[in-house]
Amino acid sequence: MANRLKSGKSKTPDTDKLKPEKEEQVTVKQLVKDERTHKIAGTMALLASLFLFIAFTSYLFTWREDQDKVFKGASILMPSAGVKTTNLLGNIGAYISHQFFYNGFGLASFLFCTLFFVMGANALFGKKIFSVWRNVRYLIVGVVFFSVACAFVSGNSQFAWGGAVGTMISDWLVSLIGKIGTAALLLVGGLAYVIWRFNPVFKVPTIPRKPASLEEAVLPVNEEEQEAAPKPKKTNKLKKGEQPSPLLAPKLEIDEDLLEDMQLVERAEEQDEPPFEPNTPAPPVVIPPPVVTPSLNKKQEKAQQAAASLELEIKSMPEEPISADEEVEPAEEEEESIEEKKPIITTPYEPTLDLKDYQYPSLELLEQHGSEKIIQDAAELETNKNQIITTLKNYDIDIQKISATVGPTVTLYEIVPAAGVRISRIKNLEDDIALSLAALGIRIIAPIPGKGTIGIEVPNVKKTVVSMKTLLASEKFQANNFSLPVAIGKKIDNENFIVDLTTMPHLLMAGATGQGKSVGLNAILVSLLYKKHPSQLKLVLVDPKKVELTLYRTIENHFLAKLPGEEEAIITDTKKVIHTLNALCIEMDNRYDLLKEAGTRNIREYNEKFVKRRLNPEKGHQFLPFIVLVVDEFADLIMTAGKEVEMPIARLAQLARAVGIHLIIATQRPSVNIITGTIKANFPARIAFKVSSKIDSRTILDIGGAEQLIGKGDMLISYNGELTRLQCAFVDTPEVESVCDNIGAQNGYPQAFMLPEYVDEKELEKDFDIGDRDSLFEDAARMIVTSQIGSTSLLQRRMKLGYNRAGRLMDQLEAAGIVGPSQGSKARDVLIRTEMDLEQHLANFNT
Ligand SMILES: Nc1ncnc2c1ncn2[C@@H]1O[C@H](COP(=O)(O)OP(=O)(O)OP(=O)(O)O)[C@@H](O)[C@H]1O
Repeated sequence: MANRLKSGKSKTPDTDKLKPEKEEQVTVKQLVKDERTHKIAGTMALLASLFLFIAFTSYLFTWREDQDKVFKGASILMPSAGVKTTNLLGNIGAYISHQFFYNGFGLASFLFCTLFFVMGANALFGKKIFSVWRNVRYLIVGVVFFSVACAFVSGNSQFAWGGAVGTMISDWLVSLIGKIGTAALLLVGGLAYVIWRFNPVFKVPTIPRKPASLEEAVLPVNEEEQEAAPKPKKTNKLKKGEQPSPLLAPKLEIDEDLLEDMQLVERAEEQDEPPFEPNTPAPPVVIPPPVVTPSLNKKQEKAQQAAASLELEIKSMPEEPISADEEVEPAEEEEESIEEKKPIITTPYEPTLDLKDYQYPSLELLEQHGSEKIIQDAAELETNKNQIITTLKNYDIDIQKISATVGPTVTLYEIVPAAGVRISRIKNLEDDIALSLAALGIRIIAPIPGKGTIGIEVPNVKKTVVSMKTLLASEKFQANNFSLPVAIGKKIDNENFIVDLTTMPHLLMAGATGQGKSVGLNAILVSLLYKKHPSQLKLVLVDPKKVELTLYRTIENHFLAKLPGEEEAIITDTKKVIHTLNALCIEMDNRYDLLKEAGTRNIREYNEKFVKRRLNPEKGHQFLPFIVLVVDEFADLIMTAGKEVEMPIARLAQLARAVGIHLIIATQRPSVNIITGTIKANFPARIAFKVSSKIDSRTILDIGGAEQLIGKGDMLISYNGELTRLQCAFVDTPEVESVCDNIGAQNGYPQAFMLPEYVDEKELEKDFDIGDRDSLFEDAARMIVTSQIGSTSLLQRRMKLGYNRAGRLMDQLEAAGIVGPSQGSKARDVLIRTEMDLEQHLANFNT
């Protein structure tokens, strides 16, 4: 909440006059807003709830004895009355219970205890644990319903089961619709209340049907079974010549009941039972995906698994379509015939079923760093204000009005200059004013865009740490439907700054060492981990410093992406960074191909179409997770690799947004040779922590100001063309560790998300000699022989290769006599018929 102080409107403000007015305003607000007031009120409400509960319960046993006495009315509460009741809470307890039960609602009065409890708990803990309004709704309906029902059922009992209100309504209903009518109405009302309040699930027992795919059938269905199931190995290579089995499930210990179910289903199928849904994109997790070659990509794995679920009458069918220029007739015909057999499924695809037991990290893992309450010192405000007024007066600048907004680290004093004072004059005097105010970290904004006022930001003596926990618990974070929500910090007016990374769409962060960059990166990553499921997000982490991002290694099998064959998912070596960036470019190109084939313009439309099952996974379509590339020390990379790093980053920044790839680049050295024009042009969203010079600030933000920041997460963000000062959310290393450990301890994918393979073209040129062939030569040969299709684009897609490398591989295969010469747009002839022949052929080469 902004706390504004407004002064009088006199042209030459008299500072003495301002004092009393301000202090009073702050005190009243403080009292209402003070968390201690809330806590005291909360405790009282909880006590009231307990008081009512005890009094009511006691009343159930003592009403007979006390009734005569309480009929005398409130006078029994007077000490002079000399009345002594037997209620556990004395005369007050007896009197209040009598009013609630006898004159009110009977047994339903107990529901009032819940209202006080809910209000008390919310106020005491300072957050919305329960919804008060929802409780009030339930209470009103519940009290009316139960009092009437109790009165109706109890008939003429002496005890006021339904109270005066319940009896009155019940009698009226009986006279209106008779006893049977009232009973029926109450029954329907009771059922409706239970449904409204608890929404129970009504299930009709179903006859077991074959699950959507065989994988679902063999996957452990509950947590215990999952624990019982052996963890899949990380990689799963096949021996030479061995047939790739689409189902590695036999490795799991299958629950016997489940097995029986499966057999039943299979038998049912033999008897022409209704077919199951074959084109369900099979969830690819928990069991390792079938691996044909080490570089086989995820797209193919999914397609294969889907095909496997058909029990492969279609064994020889290629999982991916051949590109238009190299169409192969038989494959298409076969595909059509399969399609005819498929029933259409309408249930939407749910990507999170990949890891259906995945639990999002809880807020308990994060810490509250001190009190979130903004500390405002009225005396400090007054002193600063007077100093601003006096300083401006020294430069002959009169002011009309001054108001203050107290933020977590700085206070913004907004000034309306007197009529006739030109803002440009104040702007020119910016440095002098800052010097006169002689405080570290003063920033002058002349004018504040869109307001016509002048802003002077002065650091607070006592600063408030903004805890990540508060931001993540906020309604704005919890309830938004952003694709990639990131909680960055709090604005000066204490509003939470939470944005969608996809709208940025890339982010450049700079700041001198020790000013909060790493904490900022962690804040962004932690917000993503709190909101995204592992199936929806993959992170590519580049950390040349080798220390900052290593915390995230525990979530490798959930959220990280890496190059095939790499040990470490967090990339620290410059050479590997170049490979990874180029692999991301290939991934981007592949995704564009998929988008094109699907007739969609961006990842959102594509995924929507996929979820609605309008894209066939057997044609290589798959649910596309967002990919976020984080580079922690960009300067190091540019210094060592220059253009080799800059070019793929610029290309990704220009094009990757539509396919769901977003970049976050951080640097300590925001100099022009690091943040070049090309990089800057493609990163409209930029964050500056404190930097050492105005020039650095201009390099990163195109404007000075970042050199005036006060460090410790004080930052400026340029987003959507606006410059905003924020206090970055603080998340400590142990917190990040416990979030990662919590995720890492859960069931994940068998391995990290595989990026496409990238081989340096320059290295390849050396390898062209047949005696020194490509490392994927044998895999490519096997793939071509198995599919009997000599197509370069097939190689490209199935092995996730760039066009040049696939072309060279094809030339090598031709030189090795495995495929025939190029035939223009048609696929090449495959000269070797069976895998056995191929193994022999390869063995001859190797000797
Ligand atoms: N948002 C914040 N709120 C409070 N304190 C912070 C915040 N951000 C950083 N700090 C303080 O500043 C210290 C340095 O922060 P951090 O490690 O993020 O700096 P850095 O810029 O990444 O430094 P380096 O570049 O040397 O790694 C932290 O240990 C913490 O004490």
